[in-house]
This record gives sequence, structure tokens and C-alpha cells, in this order.
Amino acid sequence: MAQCGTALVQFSLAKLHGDGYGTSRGFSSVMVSYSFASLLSLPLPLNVGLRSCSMRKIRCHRSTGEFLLPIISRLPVGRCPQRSPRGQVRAASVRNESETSAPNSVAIDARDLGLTVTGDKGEDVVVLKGCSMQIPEGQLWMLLGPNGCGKSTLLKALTGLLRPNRGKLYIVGPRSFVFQNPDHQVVMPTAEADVAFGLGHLDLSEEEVKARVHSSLEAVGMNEYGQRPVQTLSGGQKQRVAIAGALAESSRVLLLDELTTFLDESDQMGVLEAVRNVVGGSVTALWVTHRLEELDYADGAVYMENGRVVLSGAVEEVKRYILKQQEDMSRNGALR
Ligand SMILES: Nc1ncnc2c1ncn2[C@@H]1O[C@H](COP(=O)(O)OP(=O)(O)OP(=O)(O)O)[C@@H](O)[C@H]1O
Repeated sequence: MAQCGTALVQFSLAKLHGDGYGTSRGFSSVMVSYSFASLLSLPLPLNVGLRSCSMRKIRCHRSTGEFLLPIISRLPVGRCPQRSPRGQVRAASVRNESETSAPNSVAIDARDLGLTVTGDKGEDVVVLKGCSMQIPEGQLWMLLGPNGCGKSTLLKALTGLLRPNRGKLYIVGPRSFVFQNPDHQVVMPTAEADVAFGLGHLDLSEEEVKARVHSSLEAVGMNEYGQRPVQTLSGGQKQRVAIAGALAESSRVLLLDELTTFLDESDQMGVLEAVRNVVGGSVTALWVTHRLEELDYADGAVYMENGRVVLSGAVEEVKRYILKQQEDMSRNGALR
């Protein structure tokens, strides 16, 4: 197995145990057939195990063209620099909870975050131009804005998958990113095995793994599906399994990227209710959505335009702003 690039470091492999649970001695490795190029074009398009945001290192199997995506111990946000076009590391001030005392009960405190990525032709593309928000612990907030305004990029910056090059960020951990397409992250044969998958890097007894799997699946209303082959689950059920995986790892911040996009109405409700159910206490969530009706589930909202957070706070205020924007747009369209 050859190492690829400078981003590679050690990782632990794992074996799936006979009962379908991963344990502290290891969990299943996953072969994924992403192209070498796509994997190396960081930010990481890693769709396996990334919900735990604990994966920062990749090895590639050159002979088969497949990639072994390891789940490794957590790398604190702020320790995963993104390479700039000139190969320099850019860094914003990113603080972990362990490095500083938390602002009172705030789970996410972002101040004027900026982020520049490298475009296809090696040019700088400024994606985030000034994003500030303060999200209290134990709340569900929604992030909205027009297509291409930078919502997913901001979410990745908050997770630590992308490194802002400007501003300040305080965020509690552990945190998890859940992708829009559940097929990109639920990878194990059964729901139970998938939830256990991310626990391999923790030093847990088998009993503890089972207990966490059980309670996490229960929290998202999926306990009775534990043994079900994942390919028989609906999209929304898979999303709930992915969320359970994050909870099993004691994630305190869930960063949820348009989870309901591919789901039918009843699945959308199931996922929303599951998230609403798990948020509270020490669990906070930021949910990217285009659906205004989902705001009814939120404790607060953030609205972005063109790489900037333009409004952040009460749901009703953000809703009014969006409706006004929509009205203005349709009036302008009618005048043309
Ligand atoms: N690696 C990259 N190279 C070039 N442009 C990029 C890159 N990553 C993001 N962008 C651009 O940054 C902008 C913001 O992208 P992002 O996916 O964050 O938007 P979004 O608000 O999540 O969009 P959507 O609602 O359509 O999902 C887009 O114009 C996108 O094309």
C-alpha cells in the first residue's frame, strides 16, 4: 500500500467482528472507489466516516485505484490546515474548547470568518467573505441562503474540514458533519454495524459499544432497525442512522447539510423530528436548508448572501427577511 501526498499519516485499520459490532480493537475498513484526483483535491470529499470528522488521513491502494479510508483518532479543529495555492498554510484563529474557556453556553462563536479556495485553474476563489454567528448550546439553528452563497462551505469550515483564512472561531467538540446524500456515509452492512463503525478509535469495551449503539439508535427512533441491511432502509432512515453514528461518538455539535433534499415528505419529517429530539442539553445542531417550512423546528436562524452572513438571530426575523426578498424578486421579475 503506497502513501499518497503529504497529507498522509498513520491510521488504524480494523476488522468487523462476528457480531457486527466494531470494537476498540478495530472496526471495518472500507474500500471506496473515488478517483485519486478527487481524493487529493482537498477539502476532503471523503464520504465515508466523515460524519465523525475524525478522518484526516488517507492511504491509497495504487494497484487497484481504490482508497482505504481510515477512521482515526480525532484531530482537533484548528490542526488541519488547508493548503493555499502557493502551498502555504493559511490559518484563521480557531480555538478548541480545550484551549480556551467557552463563552457562556455558546456552542459556536464565529467572528468574521473568511475562506478562500483554489479554483480549477489554480486561481483564488473567495467563498466566505465575512461570516459571524453565535449559536447557543443545546439549540437547533437553520442556515439558509440562495444557491451558491456558501452555506456548505461555511458548514465545512465549522466542522474543521476546511480551514478559514480569516476571522475567529470557537466551537465545542466533538462535532460531526452529516452529508446530504445518505448513501455517501452509511456504509456498513447493518444499521448497528454502521453506528458502531465510528467508535473504533475510542478505547471502549464491547459492552460500551453496544450500549452506545443502542441508545443512539433509540434517540433517532431507529432501534428496531438495528439488524436491518442498510440497503433496505429508506433515505431518511439512513440519515437517522448517520445521525445516530454521530451521537454514539458523543458529538456535541451536529453540522447537517441539507439532509432532507433527497427525501419524500414522511422521511423529511422523520429526520427533522429525530434531530429535534436529539438536540438539547449539550447537543447543538446547525442545519442547512432551502425549505422555509423547516424553520418551524428551529430555535434560531442564519441567512447568508454571497459569502456573507447577513442576518442571524430569531427565526421570525429571518423568515420575514427571506419572504421580503422573495417578494422583491418576483416584483422585479414582473416589472421586466
Ligand atoms: N473548491 C472550489 N473551487 C471553486 N469554487 C468553489 C469551490 N468550493 C466552493 N466553490 C464555490 O463557492 C460558492 C459557494 O459554494 P457552496 O457549495 O458553499 O454554496 P451553497 O450555498 O452550499 O450552495 P447550494 O445551496 O447550491 O448547495 C459556489 O459558487 C461554489 O461554486
